[in-house]
Amino acid sequence: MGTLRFTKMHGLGNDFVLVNGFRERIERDMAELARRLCDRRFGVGSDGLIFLLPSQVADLKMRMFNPDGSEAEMCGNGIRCLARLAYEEGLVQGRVIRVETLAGIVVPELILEGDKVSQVRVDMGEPRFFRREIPMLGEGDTAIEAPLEVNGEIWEATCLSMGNPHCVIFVPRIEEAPVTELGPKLEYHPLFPQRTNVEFIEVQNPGEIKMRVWERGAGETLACGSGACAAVVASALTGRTKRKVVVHLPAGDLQIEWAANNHVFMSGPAARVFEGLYYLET
Ligand SMILES: N[C@H](CCC[C@H](N)C(=O)O)C(=O)O
Repeated sequence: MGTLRFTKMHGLGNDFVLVNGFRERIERDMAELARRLCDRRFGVGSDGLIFLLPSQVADLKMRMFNPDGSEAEMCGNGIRCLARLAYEEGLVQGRVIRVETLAGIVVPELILEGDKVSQVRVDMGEPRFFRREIPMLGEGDTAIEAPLEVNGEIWEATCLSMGNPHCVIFVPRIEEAPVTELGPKLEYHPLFPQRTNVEFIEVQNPGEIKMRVWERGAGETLACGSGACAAVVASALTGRTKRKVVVHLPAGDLQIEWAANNHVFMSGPAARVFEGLYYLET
């Protein structure tokens, strides 16, 4: 009976199954494994499946798959979990880790309290605004406070890439945000040839926002690290906040800074919950 050892982790309730590809032989199609392992009834259950793999250009490589099997270029909460696990499994020695991703090299730094990882601070790189980089179709080079027509209604959206695509919608009250009604319609909107993540943002003051998120390939999740980065960039770019913002999510906060060097830094926790053995024949 083929088995796969995994570690279950989460970043503010955005949870992941992580597989150490330095130790486990992965002979199955990764997208199919994601669909099965992420299933909350027939599998382990998570918002994503993450592989830690050898890299030719960095300390290690991250591959991240959504529960629907689609592969994402970036995963902010996931890379914090990956960094903690890589350190605790001895795959890396230093606290600053270079991770190869489909979005380029991303650099998490472990913040220790004694010998325990208390937080992870990630240089998430630079935001990209050109439609061709998001990718996004439509008029004009960028989509900043741009009108988006959905079933006859016009929504104002600020769209950008953090390596993965994001569509940010500002709402007056987060509790009333149409996450499950509008989220999937925007995720699959024809203007997004590779679909998109959708962030709903209530700006509380220039230093704090509240966020709910409909994720590409996953649906509504409790948190989205790359989405929080995109939300802060969109908020600052449109004059709603400063560039250093606390993002309030249902299970806690992320500290995001769009720094003067144009890199976006995200700080937050990475919780290690349990280890397990998945039976591949199930
Ligand atoms: N659903 C996302 C990947 C996971 C991103 C999110 N969990 C994060 O923490 O950044 C996408 O398809 O781009």
